Amino acid sequence: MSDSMYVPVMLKCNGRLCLLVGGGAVAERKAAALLDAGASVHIVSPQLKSGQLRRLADEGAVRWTSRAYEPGDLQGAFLVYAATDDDALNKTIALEADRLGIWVNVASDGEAGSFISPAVMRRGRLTLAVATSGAGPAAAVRIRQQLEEQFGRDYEEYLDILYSMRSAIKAQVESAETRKRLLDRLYRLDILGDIRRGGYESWNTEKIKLWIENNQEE
Ligand SMILES: C[C@@]1(CC(=O)O)C2=NC(=C\c3[nH]c(c(CCC(=O)O)c3CC(=O)O)Cc3[nH]c(c(CC(=O)O)c3CCC(=O)O)/C=C3\N/C(=C\2)[C@@H](CCC(=O)O)[C@]3(C)CC(=O)O)/[C@H]1CCC(=O)O
Ligand SMILES: NC(=O)c1ccc[n+]([C@@H]2O[C@H](COP(=O)([O-])OP(=O)(O)OC[C@H]3O[C@@H](n4cnc5c(N)ncnc54)[C@H](O)[C@@H]3O)[C@@H](O)[C@H]2O)c1
Repeated sequence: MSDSMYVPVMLKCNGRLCLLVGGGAVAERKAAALLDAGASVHIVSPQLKSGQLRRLADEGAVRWTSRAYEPGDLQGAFLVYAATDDDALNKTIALEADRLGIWVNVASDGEAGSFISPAVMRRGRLTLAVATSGAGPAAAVRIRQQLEEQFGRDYEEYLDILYSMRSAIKAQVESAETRKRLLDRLYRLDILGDIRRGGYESWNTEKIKLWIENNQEE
């Protein structure tokens, strides 16, 4: 067991209340990630130093409480980010969150929180997340940039196709054994290669249904 060993998870934050304490550059980055995921974002900070956060607050995309943090502000939150420039306050928020069983991220001292944010790259349904467990976020950024070159836009279409096919298999086939056989065959199709060669013709519901019917036998 190690202090630097984190368990990676993918959290569904859609519609959930996430609290950001602080309104600077770090809060701006975390807010963008939360809003992309459909979270309901509440910011407590006397000032919004980030212009982007001021715009979001003006538009009503985030709720802003314009004052210093007070104990109890994190009641009801699913996640909390302690992102002020007051290191001692960030740690106090982390202790309070721990007491309430709320996951907390500490921007000024990652190890004081219960989760850290990785550098993220997305291609539609594909998410690649890189974390260095606090060794060097800038290194995580560089690795993310390398992955961006390696994993192109074609993965977006590829995963949408896989999603439709796998959903249809789950809905149409009752036997777990047959489902497994179909999924094995599905993953062996060179859909990604076809997309890259420009030779992929999208499958409609009828074609997917037929493929499922014709590929059930051993
Ligand atoms: C990946 C990313 C995600 C995100 O924030 O969304 C992220 N930091 C990013 C950028 C970045 N942060 C810093 C620099 C300056 C260079 C440098 O210091 O190295 C750069 C580079 C830049 O700006 O390009 C400074 C910094 N960061 C932390 C501390 C305090 C400490 O060391 O504990 C200090 C020193 C502050 C000071 O000195 O005052 C702490 C954390 N930063 C983390 C994540 C977590 C660890 C993740 C991991 O280990 O991989 C952790 C522990 C907590 C957390 O924030 O979750 C995002 C890139 C997003 C992207 O572009 O993809
Ligand atoms: N995790 C990271 O990726 C990362 C990157 C750079 C810096 N940092 C650390 O994170 C901290 C924040 O960085 P930043 O660039 O966003 O700072 P910043 O100075 O731009 O913003 C700090 C914000 O905290 C607010 N604040 C201050 N006291 C508060 C209080 N009592 N209650 C609520 N809000 C309060 C300020 O009004 C301001 O909006 C830095 O001190 C640094 O240690 C972390």
